[in-house]
Amino acid sequence: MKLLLIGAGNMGGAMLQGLHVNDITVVEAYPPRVLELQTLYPTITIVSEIPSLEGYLVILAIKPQSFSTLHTKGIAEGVISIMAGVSLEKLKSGIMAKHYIRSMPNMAALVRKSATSLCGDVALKDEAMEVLSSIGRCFWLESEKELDIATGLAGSAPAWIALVAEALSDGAVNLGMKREITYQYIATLFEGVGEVLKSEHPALLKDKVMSPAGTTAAGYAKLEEGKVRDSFIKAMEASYERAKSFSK
Ligand SMILES: NC(=O)C1=CN([C@@H]2O[C@H](COP(=O)(O)OP(=O)(O)OC[C@H]3O[C@@H](n4cnc5c(N)ncnc54)[C@H](OP(=O)(O)O)[C@@H]3O)[C@@H](O)[C@H]2O)C=CC1
Ligand SMILES: O=C(O)[C@@H]1CCC=N1
Repeated sequence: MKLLLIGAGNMGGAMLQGLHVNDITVVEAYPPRVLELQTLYPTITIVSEIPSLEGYLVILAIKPQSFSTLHTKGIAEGVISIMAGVSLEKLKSGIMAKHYIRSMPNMAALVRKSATSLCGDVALKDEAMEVLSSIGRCFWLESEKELDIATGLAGSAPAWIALVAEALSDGAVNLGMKREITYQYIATLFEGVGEVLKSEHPALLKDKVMSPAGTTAAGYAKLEEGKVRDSFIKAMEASYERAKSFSK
């Protein structure tokens, strides 16, 4: 099926890394971004006005705040919305389609390693999973509640993990290491630990690293003192509440 990507900013643009192999038309409103995209993807049709939706599988990648001003014509074959928090009910009132899916990709789509959540009409499930597999791994969820939780867990978490990366770097720089080399370590570190976590329980990995009266335990106590675990739990909660507020 031919795809129509509406909105190719940070996230829609990142998704294009995988989606560009399809028959895809891109609608982008911000003129400087159109020029950038034309350079990056010279063979893709990029337009500034939304065409009739007839015959398209639409991927809606505009901000939730822009949704109320969206005007479309025709009935799409399907809509996959990546807008945080915008419920299926609200989606149905703003854009016409035969089937609807909500999805939550993440910025790792830039390297086709997104952890992408989906929920909605089962009739569109296989096609949506196939299309979004081009940007990484897909997780089908049974409810919008889970999708709103996954918005923090996978959609927002790249920013939180980037904060952890920057903080680790700051700590090493504070002790005298050169900034650039710390970022190279951290990228290798995250890749390696991510690979290990595919088969190892996080608590068991932690126990294997932490020696009695060792360096890890010394640092771990400081992280607990700083309420890092509590902060992440609260970050997830705040993200979930914000997502839900977009459909009120
Ligand atoms: N950023 C992320 O990591 C993630 C974002 N998301 C979701 O993705 C969506 C987009 O976020 P993000 O990419 O960060 O936002 P951006 O603002 O970077 O991108 C949205 C783009 O869509 C354009 N746009 C707005 N209205 C229209 C329209 N009617 N037709 C065509 N283009 C339009 C905007 O142009 P202009 O600026 O001129 O309005 C902008 O360039 C959000 O709903 C967000 O919740 C989901 C997962 C992760
Ligand atoms: O911050 C946001 O609202 C969007 C959704 C998930 C990541 N970015």
